[in-house]
Amino acid sequence: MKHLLSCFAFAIVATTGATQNCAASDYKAVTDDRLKNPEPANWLQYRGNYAGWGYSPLAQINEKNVGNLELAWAFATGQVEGHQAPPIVNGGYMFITTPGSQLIAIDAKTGLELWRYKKDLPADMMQLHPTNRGVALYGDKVYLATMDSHLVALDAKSGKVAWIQKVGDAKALSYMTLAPLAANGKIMVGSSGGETGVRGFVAAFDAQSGKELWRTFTTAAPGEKGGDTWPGDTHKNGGGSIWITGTYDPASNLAYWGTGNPAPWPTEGRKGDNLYTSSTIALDVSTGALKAYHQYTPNDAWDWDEVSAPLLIDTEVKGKKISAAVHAGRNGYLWILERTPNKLGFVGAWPFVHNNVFTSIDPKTGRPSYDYSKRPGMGKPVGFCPSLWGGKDWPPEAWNPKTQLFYIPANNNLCAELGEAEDVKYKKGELFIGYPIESVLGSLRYKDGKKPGTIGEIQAWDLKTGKQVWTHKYPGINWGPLLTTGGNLVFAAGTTDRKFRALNATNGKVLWETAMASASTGVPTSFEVDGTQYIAVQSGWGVDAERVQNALNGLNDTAPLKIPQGGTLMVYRLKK
Ligand SMILES: O=C(O)c1cc(C(=O)O)c2c(n1)C(=O)C(=O)c1cc(C(=O)O)[nH]c1-2
Ligand SMILES: [Ca+2]
Repeated sequence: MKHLLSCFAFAIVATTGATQNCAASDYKAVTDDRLKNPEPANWLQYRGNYAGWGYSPLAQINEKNVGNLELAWAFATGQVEGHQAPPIVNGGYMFITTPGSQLIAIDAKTGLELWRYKKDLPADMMQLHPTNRGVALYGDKVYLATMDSHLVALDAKSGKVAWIQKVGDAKALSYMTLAPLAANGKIMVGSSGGETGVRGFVAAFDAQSGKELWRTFTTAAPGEKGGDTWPGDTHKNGGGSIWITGTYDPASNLAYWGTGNPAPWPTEGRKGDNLYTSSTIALDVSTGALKAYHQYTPNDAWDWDEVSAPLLIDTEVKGKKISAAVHAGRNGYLWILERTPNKLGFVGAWPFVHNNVFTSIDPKTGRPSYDYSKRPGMGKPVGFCPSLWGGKDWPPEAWNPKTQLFYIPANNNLCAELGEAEDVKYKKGELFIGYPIESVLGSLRYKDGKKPGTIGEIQAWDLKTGKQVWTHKYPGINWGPLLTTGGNLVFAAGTTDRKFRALNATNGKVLWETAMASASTGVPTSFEVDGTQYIAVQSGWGVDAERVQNALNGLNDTAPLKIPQGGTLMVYRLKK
């Protein structure tokens, strides 16, 4: 009935000039096969494929004609704050999410709204990171992880709720911002809460019924492997949250997830490595069993969440062919690990921004040694680089199998100074950071104390040699997730001038740029409908990109930048 109604609505629109009628009426079920071998025309999951590449093979838009891109249509979401979700496309159906846990289904060709779901949220809920990073598609359903820690399954065609499952305790400020991961009949999610003392986990739910199948915590309890890296009960509120979608290797049935910072930030009360925080973990999707891990920053004191899941890439590194897990760390190093069924073996690490905390990296294990004078905590104010927000925060990297280059959205020349830590005690529903929030937000510093010529960068790396091939630099910050395509292009927003750009993927030259409705930290995607390739991205400035820019405004003696607020989905195609 709902479907008939929406066709009827389209028919009325058609008489007023819009061409779309019921083109979006067939919904093709999203099978495991389709997720494993995604058709180039669709963008079925967070990064386009299970390996996390952020790569579209489509090449109708390419380095020769990208200068002819124009807006096909735009769509105002009616929401403010950070619009980070990728437009996910299956046939004529597009799905976006917005801050405030709204899910909107849109006709991918015309931009007409098909249906909208709004999760009822507790009115008094503190949303520390007001964003949502998108949906998972599986079967005939679409899945949303909400700010109040519920997983919602809806019929993709009608928007009718199939089931809602409680995942975490919203009263304890467990909140979800990630796009779920769908594989093998399961929908997997994790919760944010590294700054509110939530014990991190990945949980899997039956895609059909919503029944919880397993839950694996990211902080090890006494008696478990790694349990001796936490004193007493500290693992119980130890953070290690999961707030970015994992990657998945169907051959081994392992999902790779990045874990967040340990809580609270000062290390004095949690001596030890604090496994498995600030790590990549490999979980068996059937059982949730932890099969392998690599910890990037043991006993992290810097809020260097390593939540971006590693990209799964078969490549040659240092003359040897390996199945690699590649991760550009918040700690400012590019990490290459070798994936085997029971191990994530260290292969190499290279700094991609200035880091003055690590004094060396063990060539066998990859374990960093620290300059402890750069470790904040009890006692005196401490400065360190990169800043709390790292060399790269959450905006995802990309891999292009044609150029064989690995792309990183980075911020260089930014450092931080944290004052003396507080002796914080865990209290349910309160911040559990260890520093007053004002001192966190005011911690940003320029490297060497003066405004640098450039901060944001897009870097292209050759994994075979561990060398940077090109770098495109911006005067201000870069908070732009990357899309790379078969047309030899890299697409990225992320700068405060509201620009969305296309760069030549081989040499980094900017080939096209346009100003959007707001500045954007959206994840761009590409898809094709009726023979036309589109590039889609949400604009809508907010969350930590905005906070970092506000902190820079405080350091600069120039007038603060004014960035218009409000979410708008922007969709581009070549001029006809
Ligand atoms: O520890 C956590 O649970 C957690 C969650 C989130 C989030 O869910 O977005 C962020 C962070 N930490 C964080 O440290 C951070 O820098 C950050 C930036 C953003 C953003 O959306 O721009 N979210 C988050
Ligand atoms: Ca964090």
